[in-house]
Amino acid sequence: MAKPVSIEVWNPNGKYRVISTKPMPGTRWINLLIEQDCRVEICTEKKTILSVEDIISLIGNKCDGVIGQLTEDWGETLFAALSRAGGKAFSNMAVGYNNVDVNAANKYGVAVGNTPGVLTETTAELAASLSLAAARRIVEADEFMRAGLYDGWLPHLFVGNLLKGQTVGVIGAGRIGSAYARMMVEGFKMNLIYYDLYQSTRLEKFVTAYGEFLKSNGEQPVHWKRASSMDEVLREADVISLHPVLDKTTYHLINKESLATMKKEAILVNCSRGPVIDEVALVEHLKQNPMFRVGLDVFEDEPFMKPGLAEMKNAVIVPHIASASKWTREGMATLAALNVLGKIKGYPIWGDSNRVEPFLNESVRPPAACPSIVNAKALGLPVSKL
Ligand SMILES: NC(=O)c1ccc[n+]([C@@H]2O[C@H](COP(=O)([O-])OP(=O)(O)OC[C@H]3O[C@@H](n4cnc5c(N)ncnc54)[C@H](O)[C@@H]3O)[C@@H](O)[C@H]2O)c1
Ligand SMILES: O=C(O)[C@H](O)CO
Repeated sequence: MAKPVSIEVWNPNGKYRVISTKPMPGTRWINLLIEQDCRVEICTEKKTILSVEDIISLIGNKCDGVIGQLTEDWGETLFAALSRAGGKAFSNMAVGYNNVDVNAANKYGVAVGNTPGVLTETTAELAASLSLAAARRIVEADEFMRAGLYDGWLPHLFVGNLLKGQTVGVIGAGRIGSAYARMMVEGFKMNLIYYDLYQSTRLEKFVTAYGEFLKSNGEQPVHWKRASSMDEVLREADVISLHPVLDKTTYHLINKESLATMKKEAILVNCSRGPVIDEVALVEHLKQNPMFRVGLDVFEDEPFMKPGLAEMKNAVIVPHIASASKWTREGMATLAALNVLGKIKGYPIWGDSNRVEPFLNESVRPPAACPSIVNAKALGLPVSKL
């Protein structure tokens, strides 16, 4: 028998029981659910990562939908429990859903939501910050100051890499990868090389237009190239940022062999998912190549790091905070809640999950649609005409 978990209840007499496995930022998401006759139960357990047993206990005997987190293991056991409790809706409060077994959700007819778009720029901004922090050794220099070691300007003190005119490499040029590429090209006048399964015509057009603008101002233009293999990016780029989804094709995409093809002074940034990098191989590479630097937001065995990583001066490491701006996190909570609410109410699916702004405008009612359901097709859910 699982231990009961502590909860906070809003609108106790609501008809539909919706659970959030964590308190989420803002109150709009709660109000939107309450206005539509939901009883909202928020898990207030102190422990960060809930176990499958904790979540089964939260679901109980009657539950219409759950808003969950990327730290939870949403597989066969949980979807079966949700289905037994009458639930037909689950949403991750995240765009990535590698913690969800979508086939299991399909089997029980549960819709799986995610939160694209609202976190694109925020996440790209952190990838740009990590690129800069690694290139200019900001964390090392900060530690040096705080340790009282600064005793005057020196020609060799914390010399790093100039980004202007160098090449930025993007692996996975989807929403976030493209936003990051634009920031690095426009902000630092870097050339772009990218690798994705699909061509990013909008990104290419952006770089071409910016290059022409620079040229018309008498400046060196920037260029783009779509690589035919990931290795081409690794060989040619000075800063490489990883933005693919995590799946079988991207697990350990960066490993001992691929690290060896990168420039000795390259910078590698990861704001996608930890297992995209073989972290043991990375630690060894950082040890052998002190001029090689990394900026990491995600780790292979979160919340843990592989032995040795924390000691590496050439690594900048932050705890999975890439989407952590107030506007974005409140927006993610709203989208997740509307995914669950929309399925409960029988709303259709929003036609373009890359264009979620109408759901985020606080001064108007959100459209009567589910913002983003990843298994909509498999479940045969209708698409909104709005
Ligand atoms: N660190 C964070 O807090 C944070 C925040 C947001 C998203 N993410 C991660 O970033 C990922 C990307 O988010 P997005 O909104 O840009 O998604 P997206 O679907 O728009 O982009 C992913 C891109 O990866 C490409 N891709 C897939 N397999 C590939 C492969 N084998 N090689 C090269 N490219 C491949 C796809 O074609 C797509 O263009 C999410 O799935 C999530 O895991 C992390
Ligand atoms: O996938 C996501 O959305 C992130 O990892 C958290 O924002």
